[in-house]
Amino acid sequence: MSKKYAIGVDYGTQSGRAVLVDLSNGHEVADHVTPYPHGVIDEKLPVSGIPLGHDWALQHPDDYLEVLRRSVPAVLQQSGVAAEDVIGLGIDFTACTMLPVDADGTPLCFKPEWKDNPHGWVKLWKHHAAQDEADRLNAIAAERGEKFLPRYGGKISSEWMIAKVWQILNEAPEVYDATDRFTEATDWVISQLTGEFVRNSCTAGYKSIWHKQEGYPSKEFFKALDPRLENLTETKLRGDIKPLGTKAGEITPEMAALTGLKAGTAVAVGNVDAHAAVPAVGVVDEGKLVMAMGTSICHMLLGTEEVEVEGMCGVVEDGIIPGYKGYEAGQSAVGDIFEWFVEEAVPAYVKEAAEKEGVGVHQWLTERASQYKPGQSGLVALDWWNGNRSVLVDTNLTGVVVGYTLLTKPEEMYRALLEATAYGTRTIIDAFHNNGVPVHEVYACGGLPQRNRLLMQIYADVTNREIKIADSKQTPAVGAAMFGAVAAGSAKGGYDSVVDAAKAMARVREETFKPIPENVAIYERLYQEYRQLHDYFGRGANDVMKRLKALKDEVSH
Ligand SMILES: Nc1ncnc2c1ncn2[C@@H]1O[C@H](COP(=O)(O)OP(=O)(O)O)[C@@H](O)[C@H]1O
Ligand SMILES: O=C(CO)[C@@H](O)[C@@H](O)COP(=O)(O)O
Repeated sequence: MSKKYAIGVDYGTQSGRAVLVDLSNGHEVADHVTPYPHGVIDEKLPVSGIPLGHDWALQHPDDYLEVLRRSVPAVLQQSGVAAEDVIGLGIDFTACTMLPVDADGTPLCFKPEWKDNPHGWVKLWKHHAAQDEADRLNAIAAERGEKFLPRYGGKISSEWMIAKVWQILNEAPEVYDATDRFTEATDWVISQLTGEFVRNSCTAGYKSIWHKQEGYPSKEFFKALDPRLENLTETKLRGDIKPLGTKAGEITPEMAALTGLKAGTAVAVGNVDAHAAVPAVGVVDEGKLVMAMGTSICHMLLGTEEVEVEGMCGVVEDGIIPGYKGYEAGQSAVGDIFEWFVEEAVPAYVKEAAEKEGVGVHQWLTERASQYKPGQSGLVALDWWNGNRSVLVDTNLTGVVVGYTLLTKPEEMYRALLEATAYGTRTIIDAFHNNGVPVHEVYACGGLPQRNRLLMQIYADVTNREIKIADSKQTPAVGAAMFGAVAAGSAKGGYDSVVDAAKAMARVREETFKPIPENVAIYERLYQEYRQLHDYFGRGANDVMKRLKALKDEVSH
């Protein structure tokens, strides 16, 4: 049999990328990135210019097809690999990134009658305007003693499916009525590739409150939210839910013409970016936490028991690797905070100096921040620029920096932000480790470990754990390709399980980041300061952030 390959397509927040992977060793033969032409839509709708409210974040579904149109042919061409040797395709996506579609699977925003209604568009994972719905959902679920709540760390996030659907119903009932199904974007793209609509167990489990044994929450629960939602799960959330590692279908002739792949190529069920990354770093059993570090961080961990951990995003059976309970937690902004600083808060002299030296502003700041010892800036920050996903599950929390003086330098502020995100990760690791889901090893993948060594050293020091780094720039895409190979199966030159695929294809670098004892000692003290601020601002002692946000909304309308 000739050498076989699979393609993984990773749909990130700002771009999508295809990677063509050699199935014998996981080697990335070719990759290609397509920036989304419409990016993140958070101020106004394209064309009509209709303004969006605070905390909105939308996307354009055609941007996802554009990635298939551009990046898949590009990797075939770059690699010179024949389409018949590409036996499988898998995708991974941000989540919960959801959209309303009609009975033909057409996104409502593609239709003239809905294109000017913001609720007809894709709601990106970081659309945070459904917090009121999430708060009400959590209060009602707690009051009713719903069994599902502990599986989601005690709170359902406003980033997830039910809060977003309910927001649509409340603010645009006409869009709700016109929707045949609400779908995760990952499932929608798979339906476009295969002509068949299937949901995947990963997003259903983590984002739509679905359980392998118990299914969705009861009709009574949905009725208690809103009588109009009573039949939601059997109507607009209907559809077969297939486990990860199964085949969704095959590339249609139309998609073959669009992508250059062979019609009939196996396509895996949809997956989530962070979850797909786990087997790609070789993690297929317990005790090993994987951080997918980019715009945000997702923390992924496997266990054998269903244990309650405060503020985790969820525990889902087979949600990451078949046979294990998959745990997820996360931070809603990490790289996004650094980007905010670079874009919005650095003085002109920094930008000029970086330009003069021919380096990026991140690199300029990082080089200078590296010259400081832990504690030397006198700063400590809370990493809540985009709310707090874990462990507080509250998108209404905002950022804080303590310790500014007239002498504070931009590089010190930048370092304080890097450190703040590490403290956020430490809080999550402690929550798992101290509550029966041990964390013995830490792995990192995603854009940040490739770009910022200081950041990774700070994470090793703050968590007091050695960190192994993925030997791939596109780890989720490699994981998605592994699932594509499993969808094809060993008879076609792929694999029969993702564990087999990981054995042959997963790679981490030899070099690791090890904690430096003197840094660990200082960071332990700083972390205690962080925790005091965290609990003070985050657990109700002082709700100033929420009052300011409410005032901002009041005076803005
Ligand atoms: N040198 C750097 N140090 C720290 N963060 C960086 C650096 N360069 C880029 N970033 C951040 O990386 C993030 C993008 O990460 P990436 O993994 O590529 O994207 P995504 O999470 O969308 O897949 C951006 O938020 C950007 O601010
Ligand atoms: O929330 C999840 C996965 O559950 C992510 O898709 C979301 O944080 C976005 O990830 P990125 O930071 O764009 O890699």
